[in-house]
Amino acid sequence: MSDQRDPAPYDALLLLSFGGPEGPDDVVPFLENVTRGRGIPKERLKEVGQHYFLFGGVSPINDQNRALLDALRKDFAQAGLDLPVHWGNRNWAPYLTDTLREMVTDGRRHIAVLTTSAYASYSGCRQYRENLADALSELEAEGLPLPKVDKLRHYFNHPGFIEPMVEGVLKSLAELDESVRAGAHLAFTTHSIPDSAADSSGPAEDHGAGGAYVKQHLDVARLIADAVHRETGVEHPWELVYQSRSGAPHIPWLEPDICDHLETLHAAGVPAVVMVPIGFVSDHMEVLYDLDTEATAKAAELGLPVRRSATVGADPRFARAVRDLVLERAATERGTVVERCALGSLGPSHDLCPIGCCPARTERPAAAGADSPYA
Ligand SMILES: CC1=C(CCC(=O)O)c2cc3nc(cc4[nH]c(cc5[nH]c(cc1n2)c(C)c5CCC(=O)O)c(CCC(=O)O)c4C)C(CCC(=O)O)=C3C
Ligand SMILES: [Fe+2]
Repeated sequence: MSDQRDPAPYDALLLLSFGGPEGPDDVVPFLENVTRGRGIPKERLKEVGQHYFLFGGVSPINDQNRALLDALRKDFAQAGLDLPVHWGNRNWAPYLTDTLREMVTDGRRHIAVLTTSAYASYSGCRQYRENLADALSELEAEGLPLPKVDKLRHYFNHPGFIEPMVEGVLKSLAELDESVRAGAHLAFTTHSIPDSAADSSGPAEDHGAGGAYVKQHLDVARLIADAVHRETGVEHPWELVYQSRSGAPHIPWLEPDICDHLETLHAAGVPAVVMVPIGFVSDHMEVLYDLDTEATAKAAELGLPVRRSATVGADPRFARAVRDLVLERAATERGTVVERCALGSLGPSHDLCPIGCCPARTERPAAAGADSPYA
């Protein structure tokens, strides 16, 4: 067993997230950052802008990342792990490049990176690696020393990610009226992505119908459904469904959509549904608008009782899981064999994305993978 407090060779952890607007004036520039070069229809942007304006132009995602930072710092301090934690985003301040510049100026040279996306996919994995490469190239152009950046493995099947969600589903079931509870379905939901992006998600051996993206979500759904069955003695039927689709209508994306799914279940006589947002780490806008506002209104219109269960957010079990992942990877980097915690049938995910993992439509440099142009 390795020293459970030794972060070497790492000298910092970087929390890398999406970012979101913090006021009405931020909304349009934020959406321009998100969609730069990706041909999202103007109609869709106007619609998405409205979602933010409904909440005063403020996405909850930044405060949730601040809460996660606090939880991580607290967990590390309690465990005697001396490792500074920094935060940078892809689409809004604090921007990744600014954070990385500050870290390098402070002398950080080997950085472990945690992204707020638990699964494989271009949007959830490679795009963050491209953002890291872009940031490194900016620092290089400024003549700054380049840190080594290592992205921590996917944590979708880590018990610290699964257990809080199981608890959340149990709580949501308990909130349903007793007369409909036993018959409730669990609708596991995640971000829809184009079929082509799903099929090519993960390492090459996973490519094909749905790819690693769908496989990983199915494993999480099964793990949660099984745990709920064990706790309640009731076998709740479940399905994996999708939300937050964008892009042109003629391009196939993962289906069914959560709102269509609620209609189907209602028509089939299902008495209640718990929506379980396994695709998301916190209650950001995709959860607050697409599930709590839109899908919940659809259910009300149908007269179908629904609850939306909790995301992990800043749960101390998740913070602990992050500590495990850092220490596990640190030990691996030092050449020590360590236990790699994972539930379900897929096992612990790779440390280093292999060449061709979650390919982009247009190839661009990506750091922290086998094809990284950086050391
Ligand atoms: C897989 C996935 C995750 C989960 C993994 C992860 O968490 O990374 C995710 C998260 C998020 N997506 C978010 C917001 C947006 N995503 C968009 C667009 C898109 N997402 C996509 C995929 C994903 N997205 C895709 C294939 C597109 C279209 C093409 C593109 O542009 O890449 C757009 C543009 C308009 C629209 O099309 O909806 C917006 C505004 C926010 C912030 C919420 C907040 O502010 O609280 C978060 C956490
Ligand atoms: Fe998104």
